[in-house]
Amino acid sequence: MILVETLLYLVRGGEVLLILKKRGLGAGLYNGVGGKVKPGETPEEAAVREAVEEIGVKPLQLNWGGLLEFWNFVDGGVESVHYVHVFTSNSYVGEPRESEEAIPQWFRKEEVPYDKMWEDDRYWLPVVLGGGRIYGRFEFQKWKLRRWSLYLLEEASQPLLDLV
Ligand SMILES: COc1nc(N)nc2c1ncn2[C@H]1C[C@H](O)[C@@H](COP(=O)(O)OP(=O)(O)OP(=O)(O)O)O1
Repeated sequence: MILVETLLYLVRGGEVLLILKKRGLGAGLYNGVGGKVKPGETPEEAAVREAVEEIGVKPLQLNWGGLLEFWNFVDGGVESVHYVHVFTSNSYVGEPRESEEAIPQWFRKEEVPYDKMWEDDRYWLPVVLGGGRIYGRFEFQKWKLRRWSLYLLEEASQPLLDLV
């Protein structure tokens, strides 16, 4: 199973909004707002839709924070691969409210509860909340983290493609 998904972190000054997931993958853990990208959607459109569905907030502007791969292995085979686009937003309309899927909660950035989140988050989320862009690959065995690699993406100082 290969999935393309999103994660969105609303930022308000020195605080970040997490959700306590009530159902589905990662239920009982704090995470960003997000879910699967539907056919025909861009990752940005999916991130906005998930925010409206899960917490009743519409982001007005998204900052792309990077791409993560989560590989879950079971009995020597690949059970699922998740390609996840990460976004932050500090511009949105609406007040976060609870839904059937999520309980939203603001945390100071230095008090993010990493012990109640997916194991990978402690490695990459501080970088994204600090304004960095990342690419990471995390490999799990029955959703226990086994191996990972993480790269900081640099801004291109030269055009990658010269159209002249
Ligand atoms: C394994 O590591 C992960 N870490 C983090 N931080 N987040 C993860 C990890 N693996 C998946 N995720 C995120 C990516 C998505 O935001 C959600 C999973 O989405 P979900 O399955 O809940 O998707 P929905 O479309 O909302 O679900 P429904 O099909 O129930 O509508 O977890």
